[in-house]
Amino acid sequence: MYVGVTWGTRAPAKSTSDRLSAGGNDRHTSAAMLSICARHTRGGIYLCNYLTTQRAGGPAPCHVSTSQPSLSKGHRDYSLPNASWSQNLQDLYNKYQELTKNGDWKRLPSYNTSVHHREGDPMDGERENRLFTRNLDKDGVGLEYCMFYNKAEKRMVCIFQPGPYLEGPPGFLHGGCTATMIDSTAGGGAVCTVGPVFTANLNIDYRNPILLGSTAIADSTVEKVDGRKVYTRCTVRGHDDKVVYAEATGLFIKSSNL
Ligand SMILES: CCCCCCCCCCCCCCCC(=O)SCCNC(=O)CCNC(=O)[C@H](O)C(C)(C)COP(=O)(O)OP(=O)(O)OC[C@H]1O[C@@H](n2cnc3c(N)ncnc32)[C@H](O)[C@@H]1OP(=O)(O)O
Repeated sequence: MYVGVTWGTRAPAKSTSDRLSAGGNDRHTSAAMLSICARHTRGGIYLCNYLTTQRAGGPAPCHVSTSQPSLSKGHRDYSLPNASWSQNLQDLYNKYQELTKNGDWKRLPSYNTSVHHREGDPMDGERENRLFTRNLDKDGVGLEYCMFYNKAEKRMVCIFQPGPYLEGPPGFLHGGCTATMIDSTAGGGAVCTVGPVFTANLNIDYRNPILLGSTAIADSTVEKVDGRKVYTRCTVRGHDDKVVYAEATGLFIKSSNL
């Protein structure tokens, strides 16, 4: 399976995110993000690669390619920093980017559509479908995130910043969105380990609420592969590891239908 690429050396946007995180306090970022977002609206549909899967019957394990299949079409890689990123998110990104240098970790590119980016599928023009986690046109109002995969550890880390459009309890992230990030991170780790999967079971203990605009890390490991069944464990914690937001286990089933 082709997974993605690690191209993209665009310099991190600093100025706005620095302003956003002035004082280094994520708690003040969500309100600021609203105004920032108004200035960074991006219209149009980005037709991009995100997750590519192999056809039924193909071998399972994926690899991270260093080719650049989508650049020629101008597809945007959403895993790269933008002006809505807080300093904490940017710092975590820099930290994991540094870890990619010895090859143990790979940054996964992220696009806003998925299906027609299976390797071998024709790039058949614009589609209305969008990846659930990338369905908003404004930077910062939804999910800002970037995933890094460590093959040896079968571990997927997703650094993320939930924006103001994801509110559940006043000021805090909706639990369904936390579940989405757990599902995507653990599912992504499962995909990178065995190939295409469906989520079969997800159990989540919510420990602490996540403030909108804050920076968090979902950290998932594949604990066991038993035939088609992939067992994962995921923890969501704050950017500085001081608070645990959620703990989860997930069962993913390898599928030949994706
Ligand atoms: C490329 C990398 C880049 C990454 C970049 C970022 C990542 C980007 C995101 C991508 C990561 C995806 C993240 C979103 C993932 C979704 O959102 S998936 C959508 C939500 N899930 C679904 O819709 C699945 C719905 N369920 C189904 O389709 C089917 O029930 C399933 C899960 C495919 C299983 O059906 P099946 O293939 O017929 O398998 P079945 O024979 O029933 O069960 C197989 C085995 O699993 C067991 N099992 C099945 N279900 C369960 C269960 N709920 N509990 C316990 N055991 C179970 C069975 O007992 C059986 O065990 P054994 O008898 O073999 O011991």
